[in-house]
Amino acid sequence: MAAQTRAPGSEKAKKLKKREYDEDDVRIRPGKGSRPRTRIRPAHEEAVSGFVVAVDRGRYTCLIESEGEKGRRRKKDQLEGATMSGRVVVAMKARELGRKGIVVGDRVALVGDISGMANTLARVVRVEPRTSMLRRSADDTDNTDGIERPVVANADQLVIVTALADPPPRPRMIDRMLVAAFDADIEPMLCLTKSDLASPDELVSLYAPLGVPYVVLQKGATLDEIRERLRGRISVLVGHSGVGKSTLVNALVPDANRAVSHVNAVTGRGRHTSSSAVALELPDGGWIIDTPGVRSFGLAHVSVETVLAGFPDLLEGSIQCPKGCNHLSEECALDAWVAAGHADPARLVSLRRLLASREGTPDDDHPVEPESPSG
Ligand SMILES: Nc1nc2c(ncn2[C@@H]2O[C@H](COP(=O)(O)OP(=O)(O)OP(=O)(O)O)[C@@H](O)[C@H]2O)c(=O)[nH]1
Ligand SMILES: [Zn+2]
Repeated sequence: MAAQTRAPGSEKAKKLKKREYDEDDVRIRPGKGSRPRTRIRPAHEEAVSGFVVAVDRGRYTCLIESEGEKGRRRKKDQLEGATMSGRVVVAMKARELGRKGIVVGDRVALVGDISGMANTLARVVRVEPRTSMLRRSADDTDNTDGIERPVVANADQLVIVTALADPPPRPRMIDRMLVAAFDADIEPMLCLTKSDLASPDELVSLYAPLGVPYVVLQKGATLDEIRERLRGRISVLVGHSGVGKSTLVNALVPDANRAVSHVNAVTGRGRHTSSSAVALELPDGGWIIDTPGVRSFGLAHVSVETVLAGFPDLLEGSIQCPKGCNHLSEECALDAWVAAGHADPARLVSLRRLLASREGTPDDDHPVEPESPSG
């Protein structure tokens, strides 16, 4: 997959809008004209469109959406359309797609046996252009294999789930996730859980000024606000073990466990699926994509510029930096900027740790991947 955007000083990559240098993107048919008349694949006009809800070892679990419902689900459709009410079809990748990756959140064209009956297998013949791609590197300094690993396609929101206590919040991890969101062209949102155990004030005062939206939650309290923010959108949930992500997912999607085991039953692959991303349809419309096996994002594939863009409060200060500044050396202008009171010193520390980590210095907020799924 796209390995060319290795971080340091990739001038070319940074000039382009992220989604344009995604070589996984097929840009043959922009828009959603209903009659693709491309010379390239006239054979697949009869294909139906599906939404990839789970991926497991070469099997793609897709939901075939009802006619006329291409984009987001409208509220009205929902009422009768409960979770996973569409037809669930398991598919394999058509040979013509070659090594092209298909990930959860992809919209695909399906042919072949789309009955969804047991032991049938459809074929994915096309992956529609993506609106976003959340990626990670296995490590910050990983340069051994494909480097970038696409995680989820087409998400429009990254929900960073952080407990206010037990486990204690880790701002540097939040910063890392914010960079990943920025890199992916996805709006970040903070979801602060366990507010019965500690006050959100400190974290809120750190991140609200950056324009990062947030919700504060505690078990058993109302979910109205977060429901509103998730409605009609595709949101990826990330968070460390124990922050209350499962508690939240189960509260938002009362059917979550059933939906996941349904996916597992269809793929016939047992609980393995629970270690990769699964898209769950929200009762009010929209999707949440739970990522149990993904707890951190290595950022080797992200340029220095993109990392800095994830720190909007420091960005302005970097204008004074010498050209090509790595923001780690003495001539970096950010020290003076922070010393002059323009930004919180902790933010510069966080930025530097992240940048240093990409240069090979271990970052204790960046656990080695993959973590084994637990509890
Ligand atoms: N005090 C308090 N505890 C909570 C709250 N939400 C969840 N918990 C508890 O925190 C623990 C972890 O919650 P989970 O929902 O399993 O957390 P998780 O993030 O899914 O963790 P993994 O399952 O390990 O991935 C459980 O014991 C929950 O009961 C909350 O709002 N307040
Ligand atoms: Zn600098």
